[in-house]
Amino acid sequence: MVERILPARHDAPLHGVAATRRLEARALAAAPSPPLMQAAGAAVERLALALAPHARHIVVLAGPGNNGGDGLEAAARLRRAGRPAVVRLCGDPARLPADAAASLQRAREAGVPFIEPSALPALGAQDLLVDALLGLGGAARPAQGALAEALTLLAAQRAPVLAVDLPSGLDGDTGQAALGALTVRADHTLALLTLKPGLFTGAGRDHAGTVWLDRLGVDGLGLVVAATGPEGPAEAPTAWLRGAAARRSPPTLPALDPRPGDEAPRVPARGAAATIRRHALHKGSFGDVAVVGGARGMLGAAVLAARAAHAAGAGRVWLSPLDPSGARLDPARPELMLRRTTAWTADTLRQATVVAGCGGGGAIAAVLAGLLTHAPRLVLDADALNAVAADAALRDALRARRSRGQASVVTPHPLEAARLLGCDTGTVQADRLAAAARLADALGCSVVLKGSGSIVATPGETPWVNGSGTAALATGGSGDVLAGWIGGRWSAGLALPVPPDLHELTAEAVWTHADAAERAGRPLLRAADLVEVLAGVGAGAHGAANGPDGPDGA
Ligand SMILES: NC(=O)C1=CN([C@@H]2O[C@H](COP(=O)(O)OP(=O)(O)OC[C@H]3O[C@@H](n4cnc5c(N)ncnc54)[C@H](OP(=O)(O)O)[C@@H]3O)[C@@H](O)[C@H]2O)[C@@H](O)CC1
Ligand SMILES: Nc1ncnc2c1ncn2[C@@H]1O[C@H](COP(=O)(O)OP(=O)(O)O)[C@@H](O)[C@H]1O
Ligand SMILES: [K+]
Repeated sequence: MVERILPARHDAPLHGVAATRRLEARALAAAPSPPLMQAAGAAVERLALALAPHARHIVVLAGPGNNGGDGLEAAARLRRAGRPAVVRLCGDPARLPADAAASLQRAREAGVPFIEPSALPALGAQDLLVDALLGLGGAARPAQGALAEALTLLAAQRAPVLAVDLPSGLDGDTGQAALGALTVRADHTLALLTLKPGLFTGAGRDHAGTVWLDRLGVDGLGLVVAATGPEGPAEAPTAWLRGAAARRSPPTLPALDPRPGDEAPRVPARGAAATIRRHALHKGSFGDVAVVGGARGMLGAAVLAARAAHAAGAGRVWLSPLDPSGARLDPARPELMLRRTTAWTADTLRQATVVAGCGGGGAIAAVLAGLLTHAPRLVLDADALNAVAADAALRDALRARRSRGQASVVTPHPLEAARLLGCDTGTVQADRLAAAARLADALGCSVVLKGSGSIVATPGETPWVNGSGTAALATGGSGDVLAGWIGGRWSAGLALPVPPDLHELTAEAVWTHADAAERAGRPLLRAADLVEVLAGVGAGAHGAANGPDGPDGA
């Protein structure tokens, strides 16, 4: 079955290239029928017909490997169904892998025309280009010859593009556009067998368009998501795609034939679905958040964080500006309590969830050591992260918190992550999952690596790739809102009968923050407006941004 994945309505396991290759080998060994490539061709045919039912031309660009084989198989099937499919083959027919060679034979038998680029028909909006040039085997070396010609031609066309498995040139593990400007920008991508992390982070979303998935009938083997099926334990996901919180149970197929001693399915636990604001609770039940930031000229960042923490359902929010001449009141939100850190009581630090660094400037460094030592729950953002990056003693203090049972979340954007890792932004963006995991391990805390497809990594946990959000968030202050929102969700979550663990609550907060922006439906959402949209989510059930459930079928 072909199902639509984005917008992400539910969590889904993501498998990188190596995990997918292992899965493929196991599926082939289990000999599902029909063979995988025929199932892949059928899936491409089905989606192509759904997307372009009135196409006058369906042009399949087929590459030199098995991705090309999928395209050839689809062309054969489309032609047999009387559809106007033609193929441009960019590879030596004599050197195709065995399955692709068999699909080439079937395409020839079906009467598929093989065309030269000069014979390419003029394509319109109702037509379809199928990108079956490179998939999992695409390598980051300059494309040449017929392949380069096809990629250039594809980039110049106006017709919608359906990419098979991956947009050609997109790295399935990292979401890097490995072929630069020639990396295909698809309108739709049909992932086969597995969803690859690279479709959802870095440049992935811009290149993949709408993502669809067909598992090619291997679901029943229990290789993808069940803990144990007839073919043994499932292939552990490389990461999870974070989807809507509406679906409470993870996408687990029941183990078909559980054996004695089998472990329970290894899937991320979701927070309890309990309504957070039960009748007999009071403001003290929802915890306190203290926001420390807002150095001279940057008070707004701290105000945004404090407002977001309050919108998230924290019982009381203190705003502690670092600018001594700073405001004493947020007139739009008088419920925020402005109190310098020097006026904190011992209880403030013992009980509050502290959000530090938003607009903190250089002044945050002076208070950071105390916060790192005493705050039981700490969210570090922006200048707090820069201070930690610049000072080995602060880094050690952050790392030491975990062994004392003090939990921390850091929320770097790629440049802040690069400073913390001692590398450049390009290195972080080249492999966002790896960079976030490295940082989580180095600092012993949960990491939110922000940007398109934010990564949430925690030591010992399978990372999340956030499935919500758009560039409507690419505006000053939305990161401050996120830091406050995480702090507020953390604090309010303490009122739940079973508070979610740090990895889960961080992923939930990241998802709801970006989903709110997406649902606002504006091309750009200013940060203070984002807080107001979030306020409609924060006070209800934890993770209550419930979209409609269930996948769309095609
Ligand atoms: N695995 C699965 O689960 C399933 C896989 N299936 C399908 O198979 C696909 C994987 O097939 P694949 O392994 O044959 O790799 P593919 O992407 O066709 O590319 C390899 C060819 O491209 C060439 N090449 C690479 N980069 C290049 C460059 N920059 N410039 C020029 N040439 C370049 C490379 O040359 P080489 O590096 O070997 O010299 C080789 O000839 C997968 O994505 C899915 O569509 C489904 O059918 C069933 C389930
Ligand atoms: N193109 C995008 N797609 C999805 N989310 C984005 C995009 N651009 C920014 N964001 C989100 O917006 C927030 C921006 O944070 P940050 O860069 O720290 O901004 P600021 O420092 O101005 O508050 C992060 O949550 C980030 O993930
Ligand atoms: K492709």
